[in-house]
Amino acid sequence: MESLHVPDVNPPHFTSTAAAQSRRATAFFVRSSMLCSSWTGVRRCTPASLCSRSSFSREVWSFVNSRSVIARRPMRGVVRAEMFGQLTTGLESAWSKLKGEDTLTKENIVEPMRDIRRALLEADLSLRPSLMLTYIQVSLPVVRRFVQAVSDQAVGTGLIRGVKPDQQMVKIVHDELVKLMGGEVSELVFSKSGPTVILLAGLQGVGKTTVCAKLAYYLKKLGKSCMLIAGDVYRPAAIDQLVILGQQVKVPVYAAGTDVKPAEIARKGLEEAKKQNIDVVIMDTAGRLQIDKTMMDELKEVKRVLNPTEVLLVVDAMTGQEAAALVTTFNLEIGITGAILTKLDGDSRGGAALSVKEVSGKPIKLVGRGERLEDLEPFYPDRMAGRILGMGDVLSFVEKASEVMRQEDAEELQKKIMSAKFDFNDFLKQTRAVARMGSMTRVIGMIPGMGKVTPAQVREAEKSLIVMEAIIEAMTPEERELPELLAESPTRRKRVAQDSGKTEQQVSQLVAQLFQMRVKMKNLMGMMQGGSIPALSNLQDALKADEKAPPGTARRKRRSPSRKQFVESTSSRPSPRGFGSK
Ligand SMILES: Nc1nc2c(ncn2[C@@H]2O[C@H](COP(=O)(O)OP(=O)(O)OP(=O)(O)O)[C@@H](O)[C@H]2O)c(=O)[nH]1
Repeated sequence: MESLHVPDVNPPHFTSTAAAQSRRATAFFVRSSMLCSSWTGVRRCTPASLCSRSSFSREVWSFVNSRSVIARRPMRGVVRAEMFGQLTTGLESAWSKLKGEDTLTKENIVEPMRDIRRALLEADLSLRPSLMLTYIQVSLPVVRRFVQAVSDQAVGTGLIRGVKPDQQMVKIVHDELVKLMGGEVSELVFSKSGPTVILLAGLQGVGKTTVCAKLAYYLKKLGKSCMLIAGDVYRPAAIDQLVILGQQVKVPVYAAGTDVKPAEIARKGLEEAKKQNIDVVIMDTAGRLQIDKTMMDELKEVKRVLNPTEVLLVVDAMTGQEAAALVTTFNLEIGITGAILTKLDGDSRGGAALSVKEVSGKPIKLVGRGERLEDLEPFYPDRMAGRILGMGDVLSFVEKASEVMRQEDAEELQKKIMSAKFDFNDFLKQTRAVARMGSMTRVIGMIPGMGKVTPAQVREAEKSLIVMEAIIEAMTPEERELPELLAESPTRRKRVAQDSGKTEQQVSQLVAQLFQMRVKMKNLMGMMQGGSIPALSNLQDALKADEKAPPGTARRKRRSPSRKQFVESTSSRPSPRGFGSK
């Protein structure tokens, strides 16, 4: 029964320099932001914030971030497509209660603090109201400590000049959220000699087997060779699942069937990995419906045999703050080094991400945000805090964009954007690249200000994308390259409409949209590259002024003087008003 499943070929490892990443991402970022805003019809893409974060370097980001945390307040009354939707909305109600106040006092923070407490508790409890014990033992103490820390700082800190009390509160909550979630990124530890061994544990169905493959995929990108060991002997399908996943990731899988004890499988698998000079060995183990003694004993035995570098508990984010209790129990029983939180793309309310470190003392090292192999990433407390507060996650966006876009494509796109020659082929390419980054909800959630769209708007956007693709596919290669042909010829538009099964108006709209995008993207790109920061109001005016009716359906708008002036002098814009302005 013992077998080693070796895949045919190894895919090349992905390497990219920071500079290349930045170039690719700049083009991609402008493009995706434009796409998202036009698809959803939501003008919350706050271009000033896009521009002010456009250099994509860590230094600039951290500088801007510290300011933007204060300067940008999430907007109210909008349902979020993001996982933290309810939590974010709850927190916003706290800021809104501080509007009009001149300073933060013990008295005026009482109400907002109550809102914050409620938002944090509801972040997970309304998901499983039956978990009263978890509520009393885990959630309440964590939330109490958090609220106390925020209150102490709110009344203890002097107001920063030019910063309103509600903005200052956002900043305090942001920093406390980062602290609560562990502060720094907790990197995976690699063994200095011999293979690094990662033992995965967890309850049934949390995503262990999937994580094995995702982790191998992730580590291969870091240049490590990997081997998987199939140790889930209670679910034969789990072995087959791992073998198939191993083939997909192109890593060998060691399996010995279901009749051998997991500890024995572990020992032999490790021997095999040593023989093959493998860098990282990842062991899958069986899950149970709940923690029981047999399971723990078996895990302890496997751990003893493997002497792993990392023991990671895979936890489902949907379990809310129960996750923190689980991590604590596993840590006490077998000793773990950290957790992997899966299904963060689901309908969880973020309770697990918030409390694991605080309750168990063990960090979340990685998070799973989808079912695809590439949907595993390091856990960044600061980025997560940004998402919770509705501020997007530019860095994750940049990284994802760099993965799906080739450098040459980015450079070509950049040139086309700058010369306003962006055509339907580029449109299609970009749309597909955005789709490869993950679900629309996820992509939108990463863009500052774009997290605030309703699920209905996301669905609408997805639908209109399908329509757009159908229309573009019905165009001739010439028409794709020269959209002017369509703009000038109603006969061509009619033919495209017929061939794509869409209406002429839809075709006209798409053509008009492409021309609008050319102007907008050129403006945004110019500013992002020039490094100048436009005044938000001017930029929004400019974007609005660009709107024109589809060809042949309405009169053209005249450019307003302010719009004209803006286009001509994009590189000499003043900085935004408010915090940080001179
Ligand atoms: N949406 C989403 N689904 C996930 C994620 N991770 C895993 N899944 C799904 O969760 C289901 C269970 O995953 P498995 O990897 O089989 O879970 P397991 O822990 O190995 O299950 P057992 O072997 O029964 O203990 C599968 O359908 C996965 O595709 C994630 O991050 N997001």
